[in-house]
Amino acid sequence: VSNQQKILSKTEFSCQNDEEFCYSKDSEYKKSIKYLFYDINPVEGFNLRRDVYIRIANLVGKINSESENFRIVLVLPPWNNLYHWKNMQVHQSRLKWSHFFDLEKLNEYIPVIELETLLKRNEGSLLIDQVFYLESNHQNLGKEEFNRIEFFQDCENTPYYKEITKVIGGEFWSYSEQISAKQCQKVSFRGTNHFLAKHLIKIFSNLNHLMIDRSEVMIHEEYGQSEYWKCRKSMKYSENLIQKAFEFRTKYLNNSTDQFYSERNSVLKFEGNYIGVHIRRGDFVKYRRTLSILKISQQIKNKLDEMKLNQVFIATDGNLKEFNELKGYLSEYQVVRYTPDLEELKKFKDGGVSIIDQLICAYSKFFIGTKESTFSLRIQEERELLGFDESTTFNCFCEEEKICQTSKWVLKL
Ligand SMILES: C[C@@H]1O[C@H](OP(=O)(O)OP(=O)(O)OC[C@H]2O[C@@H](n3cnc4c(=O)[nH]c(N)nc43)[C@H](O)[C@@H]2O)[C@@H](O)[C@H](O)[C@@H]1O
Repeated sequence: VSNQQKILSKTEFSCQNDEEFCYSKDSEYKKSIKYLFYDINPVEGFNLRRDVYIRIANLVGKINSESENFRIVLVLPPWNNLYHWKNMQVHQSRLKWSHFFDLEKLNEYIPVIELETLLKRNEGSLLIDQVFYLESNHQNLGKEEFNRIEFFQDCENTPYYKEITKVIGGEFWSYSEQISAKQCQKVSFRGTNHFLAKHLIKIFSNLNHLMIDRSEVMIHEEYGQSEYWKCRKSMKYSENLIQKAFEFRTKYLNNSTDQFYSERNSVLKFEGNYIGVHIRRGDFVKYRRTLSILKISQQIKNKLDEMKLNQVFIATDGNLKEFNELKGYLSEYQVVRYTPDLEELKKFKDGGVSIIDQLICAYSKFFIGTKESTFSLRIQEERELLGFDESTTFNCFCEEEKICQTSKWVLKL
């Protein structure tokens, strides 16, 4: 590491969205701006995508702390009709990140820009220099290569991005008329975000716009460690979602705290007098092992009795029949669910409604989630940021008749 690099890695830079360079506070140093684009396998859900954002953001952080003369701005891909967003009566394509998250807070962790903003600045068109399409299928590799823990290997030169993407549908976030790429390449990849960062630092020195597709193939270097949490903390929800969850808690659950990420240990002042539950149904029933509604209701009942509570908030993607079955088993208790009217649905969209569900669960006195669901994981993280005791957070429904503990991914900042 050169002296210059050491100085620069300790210097804070700030990037304005409409400038060509990022400047240090005293304007002594400047770095040119380059853009990293990314996309994910279209079938992945909202909460897995949020995890992939952290992997990418940590990669950008790593590059920015190590590169001497440029700084990466991450281009936020619009949210387009995700597989689980089933409400057909609302428009759910090309949604901006600011619809769900506080952009200023995201920018505090790494420099980000919405794709639409960048497109407007470039008079409606963009030419990406290079696309890397990560492949996790390593069949073509020899044994020796495969046995290496991490590798990054060009496996095929693919001149037209369309050729790859037509298989999975959708090109360049539905902007294929306005966005194109000079060169696309499939890359056989196995490794972490830091490992990819090492390669990208070199590659970026000759390019300005680079895209990583199928970026979920890249895993975390430090899952659950300090940089993970710093980034997770910067993913604060947008104000109108926080506000709606607050109104709901006040009106239906008698819980009216508006504190957000307060000091740890002050949490008892604002926890709600209810149990929060996430019951993942939908496609999960088909692809994972799930419990019957009867078993779930028994575990909720036992916990309510043990804690001498009578209110439970249910977040679920289950259908009305499943919800009514659950309610039937819990008829002596107050069972609450957030059901948006059409106006709210149009305003918040399916993604916003799911965040409201998550926020209401986050403030509960005790949370029970669904094993292996990233939706439940995001609620657990929120509770960690809010400062709840971990014993009230890392719980899930279990085969063994009673609630059991999940892995504890505790806050490390
Ligand atoms: C089976 C696998 O499951 C993985 O899901 P998993 O980690 O639970 O979590 P997600 O990746 O978020 O995908 C589940 C989606 O289902 C909806 N959903 C689930 N639970 C709720 C809820 O309580 N309230 C509301 N409003 N919506 C809910 C929501 O759109 C959410 O993004 C997927 O990422 C994979 O692609 C695959 O489908």
